[in-house]
Amino acid sequence: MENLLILGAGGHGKVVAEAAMLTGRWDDIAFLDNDTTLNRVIGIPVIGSFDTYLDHSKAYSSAVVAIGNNENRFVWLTKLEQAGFKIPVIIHPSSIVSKFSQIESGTVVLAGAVINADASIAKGCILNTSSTIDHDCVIGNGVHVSPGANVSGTVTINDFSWLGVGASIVNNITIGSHVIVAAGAVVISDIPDSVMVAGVPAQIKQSYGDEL
Ligand SMILES: CC(=O)SCCNC(=O)CCNC(=O)[C@H](O)C(C)(C)COP(=O)(O)OP(=O)(O)OC[C@H]1O[C@@H](n2cnc3c(N)ncnc32)[C@H](O)[C@@H]1OP(=O)(O)O
Repeated sequence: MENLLILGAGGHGKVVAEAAMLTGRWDDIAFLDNDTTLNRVIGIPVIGSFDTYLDHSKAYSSAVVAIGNNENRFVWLTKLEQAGFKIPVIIHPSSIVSKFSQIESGTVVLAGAVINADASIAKGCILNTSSTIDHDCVIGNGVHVSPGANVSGTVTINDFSWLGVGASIVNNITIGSHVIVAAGAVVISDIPDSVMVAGVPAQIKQSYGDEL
């Protein structure tokens, strides 16, 4: 058995940690977090701040990042990878993942999520509680699909986009990079990069230009 370091002991971190425990794959799990007041979270020790990650590379061969912000999560995932940590995929045992799908390192698939055949999920994504990714979807790096969001077949979602809770995406469309799809939105047409869309049907509410 191997040991697992989880960067981030907040709400998302504890959900990721529980999923990891339930896999039975790791016998020692620890958190790093920048909140120095944290000692234990759901019984798991917090053994240092993020910057101490190199100090733990001998004791912990594997590491994942449990930070909600898509870009930060990816920055830390890259640092861990470059430091030689193994970056696993964590799949909650109560999710349903097609054996014909592909999932890259650092992605977490949480309880009740469904990933169907020929879906391809890149690095460092969050497929949150009861979200669905249907057949032939292509999901880029660092994407977060929030709880209960449904992505229909043959949808492309580019890097670092975030689907809010309960969002729905119809089939055969492309969502750009750094897009925010608001909670409950229904997306029925392609969405360009770096915008926030909301409503039914979803319309552009904000453009981020060079901010991102
Ligand atoms: C396990 C977990 O907890 S995972 C986390 C899950 N969390 C979520 O899914 C949260 C999703 N967040 C949202 O939907 C937010 O509303 C965001 C991020 C899209 C927008 O937040 P902000 O940038 O603060 O936007 P703001 O509140 O200023 O709204 C901007 C405009 O969009 C509209 N808007 C924002 N969200 C929505 C929405 N969900 N549906 C419809 N319209 C919306 C606002 O009414 C406003 O419209 P107006 O300009 O016509 O008045």
